[in-house]
Amino acid sequence: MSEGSNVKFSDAEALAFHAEGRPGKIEIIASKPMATQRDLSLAYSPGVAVPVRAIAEDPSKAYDYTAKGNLVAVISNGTAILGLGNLGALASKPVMEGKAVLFKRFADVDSIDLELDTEDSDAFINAVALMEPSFGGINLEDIGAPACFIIEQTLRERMNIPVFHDDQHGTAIITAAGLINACYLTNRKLAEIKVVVNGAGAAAIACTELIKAMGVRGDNVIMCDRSGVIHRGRTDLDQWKSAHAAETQHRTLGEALKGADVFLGLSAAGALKPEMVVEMAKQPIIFAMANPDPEITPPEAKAARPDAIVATGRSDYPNQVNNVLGFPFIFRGALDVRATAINDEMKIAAAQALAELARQQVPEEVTAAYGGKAHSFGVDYIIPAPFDPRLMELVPAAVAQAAMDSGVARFPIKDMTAYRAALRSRLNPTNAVLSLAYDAARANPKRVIFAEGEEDVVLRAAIQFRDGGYGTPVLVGRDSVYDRLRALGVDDPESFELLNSRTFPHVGEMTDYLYERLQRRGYLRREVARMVKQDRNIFAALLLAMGKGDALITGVTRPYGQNMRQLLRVLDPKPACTPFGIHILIGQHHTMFMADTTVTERPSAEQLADMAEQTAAVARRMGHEPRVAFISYSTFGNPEGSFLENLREAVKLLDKRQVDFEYEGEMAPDVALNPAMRDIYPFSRLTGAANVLIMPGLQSANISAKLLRELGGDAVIGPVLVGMKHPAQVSAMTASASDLVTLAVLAAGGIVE
Ligand SMILES: NC(=O)C1=CN([C@@H]2O[C@H](COP(=O)(O)OP(=O)(O)OC[C@H]3O[C@@H](n4cnc5c(N)ncnc54)[C@H](OP(=O)(O)O)[C@@H]3O)[C@@H](O)[C@H]2O)C=CC1
Ligand SMILES: CC(=O)C(=O)O
Ligand SMILES: [Mg+2]
Repeated sequence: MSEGSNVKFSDAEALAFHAEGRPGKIEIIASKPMATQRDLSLAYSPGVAVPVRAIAEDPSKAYDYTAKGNLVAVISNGTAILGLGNLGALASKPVMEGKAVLFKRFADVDSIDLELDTEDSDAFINAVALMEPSFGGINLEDIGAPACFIIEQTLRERMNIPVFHDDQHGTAIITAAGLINACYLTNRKLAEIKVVVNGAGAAAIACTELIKAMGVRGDNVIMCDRSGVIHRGRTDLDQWKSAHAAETQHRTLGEALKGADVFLGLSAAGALKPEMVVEMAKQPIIFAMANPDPEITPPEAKAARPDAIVATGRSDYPNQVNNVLGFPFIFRGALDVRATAINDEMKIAAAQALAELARQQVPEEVTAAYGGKAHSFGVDYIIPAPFDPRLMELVPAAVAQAAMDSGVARFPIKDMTAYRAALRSRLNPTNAVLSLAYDAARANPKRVIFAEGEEDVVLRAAIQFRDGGYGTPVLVGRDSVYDRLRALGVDDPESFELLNSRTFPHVGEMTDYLYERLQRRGYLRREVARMVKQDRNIFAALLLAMGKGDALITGVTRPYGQNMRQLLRVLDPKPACTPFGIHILIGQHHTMFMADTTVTERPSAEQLADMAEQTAAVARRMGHEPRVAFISYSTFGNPEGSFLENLREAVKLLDKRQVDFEYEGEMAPDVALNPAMRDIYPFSRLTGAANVLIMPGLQSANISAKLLRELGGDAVIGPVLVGMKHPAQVSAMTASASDLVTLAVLAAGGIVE
């Protein structure tokens, strides 16, 4: 990967990522139950006939009875795949699947990729136009110029749903937002800047048109293609290029850039040379947006001109000017008002919302993602990051409002405040927090001790952890670990830090330390010395206690309880704290935190109340306002039973402690989670479904967590261990390499502690 980039992976990893499990990146999931004969009769024949007739009578009912209203087709013929060129429809599929998952991930828009095997514009247009009934919108992608201009224009005229060529307008909107802010930071006026656009294709032409419409003067823009400057004397230009032909003596990109304020690259990797950057005006603005590799890398550009503001299309450098900031949110707004088109008013509203958002105070989670470096609007933060949680509220709302104001909304929003609240809760914040935790780890890499360095799954995790740039893995194991690493494809195994208790120089000190702790707990010095040398958990925990690492991960080779007992010989819980385990269950729209799933068989009232407080704190750190339910088979005394007293006592303790979150109990899980059941208990203090479930005992907690992991559709993180003085984590024995990496990232980042 490129110099200075903070995300590293090999080609083999990129292929393995796409091949792993179900090949590709998307699957379709039924949104209704399909369990019984009755379900099938309703979903299909005969029940389905009823909505069929209703839609035939009134086509707008398709939005009520089918997925149309939230479904966008991502359509390409592969003639301009990123900056890789014309590699055909089939080869474009990974990118189109990628766009489809970004729609879902960032804006909860359902999306399907369609690759059409034709370079005949008429055939393409007919195929797309015929699909109008299926979709709420059409996102055209990676179709080369000039065919893309004709295709989009014709489809916009023929279709009554939004048709949006992302490479043109998505890119133009983000570029405009970034340019507004870069000019603001360098005290420039759009009407005065001299701009050189490299590339004269879909993205470049649309960006140029938009910035000219926003006030950049036509005679201050020079566009270049592969043959150099597009000037009035050229006879090889089509109508789209000649509309931007300049009256100029310059013939090459290098000449055009002398004294220029702005470089907009929408061409190909490496097209901008450092010697050209040197010749640009003071504080040059360089947007090198070619993908996957930019026209110039930020380190190269900054080396040539330290005063430059540099942006790329990639997520692994600061200032990502990429249409991913646009299309998910623009379609969200357009779909929500059933817009017939995405017009200029909606595009400008999106660009302004993005530009303004970057200037607002940066929320803590975004600052963390920038490693605490870019606390505010500035040269390394001219545009919001795609995982900024505010995008989902602000951009769709601005787009929907513009659609209503410009008369293309078929289903105007009546209550904008309620709409914005609905947007905020539409995405599960855990996903954003997890991405942020990964980014924060990259920005502030820590040393994580992997106690079971002789296990392949652990070594795969350590490789991912290191290559992902999250930190330095410290492996505990014998020298044979190097052979295992080599067998796993690592060329330079010795570059991993491996600590072997047999040869570690500080074993004597470690033994003294541990003997001091254990001499009055029935251990002889020689037993302690043997433990230090032979037990990897003891040795690893001593490394953590003595500051040789920032966090510790163990768990795949021994049962949970055994790992805990060993760790507790060396490490202390936090003062007045009983450590406990949380399973975090993550669905598309919800996250649930369940505790104690791993340690205390019959927690006391005091322990239950402590757990509630600490689990609520973890929920908050993961972006959720906690609503705690103390779970039982009984709800508010019905039925009565012998084990309920400590749950009730825990509620009273929280009353006394005057905690700042909602809690209630005892209650059965259906009362905690199902709004209809909660209505039966109007005095309950929970204002919504509980998201923190404090279980009455280890039996029910551990069984529930494991059942949910094995049977449920949700992703599960954990168990995560809370309440230790040092960040030590014990994984499930069945943990995968990526489970271990997540635990390492959460532990090192202090999200669970
Ligand atoms: N960051 C982002 O969000 C986005 C980035 N892009 C990137 O922009 C680039 C172009 O995409 P798109 O417009 O869809 O593709 P097109 O195929 O429509 O256009 C490509 C253009 O780039 C020009 N070009 C290629 N190589 C060079 C070079 N070395 N010097 C000057 N011009 C060159 C071509 O010139 P000619 O006309 O002479 O063939 C053509 O005008 C790609 O790298 C793509 O990844 C695109 C969309 C979004
Ligand atoms: C980002 C994008 O759409 C492209 O590079 O084509
Ligand atoms: Mg594209």
